[in-house]
Amino acid sequence: MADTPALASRGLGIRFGGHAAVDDVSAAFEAGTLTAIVGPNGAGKTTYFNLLSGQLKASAGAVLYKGEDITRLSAAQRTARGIGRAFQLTNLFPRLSVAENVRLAVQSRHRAGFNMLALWRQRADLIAEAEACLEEVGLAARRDDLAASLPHGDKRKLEVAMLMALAPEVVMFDEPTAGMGVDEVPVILELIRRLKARGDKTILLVEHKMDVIHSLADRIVVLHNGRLVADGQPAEVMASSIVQEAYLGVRRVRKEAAHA
Ligand SMILES: Nc1ncnc2c1ncn2[C@@H]1O[C@H](COP(=O)(O)OP(=O)(O)OP(=O)(O)O)[C@@H](O)[C@H]1O
Repeated sequence: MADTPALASRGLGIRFGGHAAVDDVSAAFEAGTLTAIVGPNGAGKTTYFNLLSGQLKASAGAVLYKGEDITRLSAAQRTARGIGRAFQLTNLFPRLSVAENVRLAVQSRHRAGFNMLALWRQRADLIAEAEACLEEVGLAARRDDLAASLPHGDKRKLEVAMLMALAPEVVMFDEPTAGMGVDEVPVILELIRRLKARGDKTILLVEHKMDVIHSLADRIVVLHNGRLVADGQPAEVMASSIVQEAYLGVRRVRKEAAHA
């Protein structure tokens, strides 16, 4: 019998008024793989992520985590189960230091309560865990800086450190390089690459940049008008006529070239 996927959607959908933003999407994400979710603007990628992570409630279908139906769980409950979502900068505490932010995330995972000072003096293991997360993202040297004072790229690294502190099994990145400077992009990609290399995370990535997708993805799922239109190995999916037409607009470009 095949392994139960880490995360799956079955006939998942949501309607906004009369518009089906995500429509009958079934897909399974195997543990230890990185899947890129692609599609044109408005295809439903972010909405699909919101349905998986619980930010939105589905109008139809189900979300399964390790085979268990979690459709009715809140976003917080899903996070506690092991579904982590990166880059919602609202998660940072701007007036706390970099280290304190990560310690809070470690603490929340251990459900250690809020008596922070008493706890932290006794819990060298938790401090070590937080330090390891900071080391992992290359922020150890900035541990005492206020989160608010970090440049944008470092804030994202801090978010990854906090996400790691929660030790999720599924990690979702929604356009991780959007709005980043050219020098920050490789840093974030390297973080994702290292996360993938650990082999124990199931990573979902919404991304527009083709080079990023090619270098990271084991698999590509294509959404178009809310529907899943292709799902498979990157080379096979990118070569399919539906993707060439719907996503890359190759046919149109070729036609334009012919008329030039
Ligand atoms: N809260 C909402 N209320 C009404 N319509 C919405 C809402 N959220 C998304 N939509 C619509 O659902 C569709 C899918 O949007 P979504 O943001 O998921 O697309 P996307 O593939 O992530 O696009 P992009 O690549 O531009 O981020 C769009 O037509 C959008 O206008």
